[in-house]
Amino acid sequence: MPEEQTSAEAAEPRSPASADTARTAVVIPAAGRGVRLGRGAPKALRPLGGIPMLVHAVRAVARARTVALVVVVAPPDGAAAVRTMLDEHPLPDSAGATDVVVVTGGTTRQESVARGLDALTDDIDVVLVHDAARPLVPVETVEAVVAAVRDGAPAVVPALPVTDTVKQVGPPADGAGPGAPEPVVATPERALLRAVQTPQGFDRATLAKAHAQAPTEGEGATDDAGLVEALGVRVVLVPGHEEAFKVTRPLDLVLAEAVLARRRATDGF
Ligand SMILES: Nc1ccn([C@@H]2O[C@H](COP(=O)(O)OP(=O)(O)OP(=O)(O)O)[C@@H](O)[C@H]2O)c(=O)n1
Ligand SMILES: C[C@](O)(CO)[C@H](O)COP(=O)(O)O
Repeated sequence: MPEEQTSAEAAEPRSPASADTARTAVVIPAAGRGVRLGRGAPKALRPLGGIPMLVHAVRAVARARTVALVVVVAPPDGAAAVRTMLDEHPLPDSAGATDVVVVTGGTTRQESVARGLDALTDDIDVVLVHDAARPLVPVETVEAVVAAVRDGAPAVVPALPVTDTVKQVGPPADGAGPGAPEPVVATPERALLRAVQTPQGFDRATLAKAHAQAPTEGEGATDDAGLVEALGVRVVLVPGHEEAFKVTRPLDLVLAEAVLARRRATDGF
């Protein structure tokens, strides 16, 4: 059964790790409500191929042989349900000796990630942050991010070229309601744009400093790399994968079911 740690326990100082016990952890923010997905359970708890989306995400990262710890950041009112579902869907043998810890999240993704970081053991030196909403990320993408961080990059983000032309819009006209025409102010050069995914990988100290210095008002940062960029730290992109898409709206769930069905037909899992 995954341990649950209180925030006090998670904050307790722990014995420093020796260099040869340095390990990789993945924090999985899974505390969102899934408003854009429509009415229902919190998004991470919704079924995908008959298995909770969160379980797919945990398995996807735990398959990476270097991942030693997974910290699941559960909805505040869903921690018990998350622990139960993780018990009911144990990691495959291929996950090796991966530890799983469940903590409770906050009102923003940024706060949830920060709470996940608080649960890391001192022997963790590389941290990935992976959205539970990206349940089908291939293990190769996870391992490529870990490898790039371990090769010395302080911050590594998987990304894909943008396939739609993107427009920057200006502020809405006074009194404009939802759906009102928006003024276009720029069309960024598409060849210089990338759509970023997760898992985003970091040197632990860099990510901890970024969260410690991040403003906490409002909705918070939409991704962790943005917080690291604010430190002036170089962030590099590595190739993402189209199957690492985020399940946000109902049609994304249809696509995810189709991708999973194709995998089960061809790969048997
Ligand atoms: N307070 C929050 C908000 C989001 N997340 C997590 O961050 C990831 C990306 O967020 P998103 O896709 O926006 O999920 P939701 O916030 O649930 O979606 P919505 O904005 O439609 O409610 C998800 O795995 C979500 O569970 C989180 O842990 N804590
Ligand atoms: C972190 C992320 O998945 C990178 O594309 C994205 O920013 C999450 O956005 P969300 O609105 O929290 O889903």
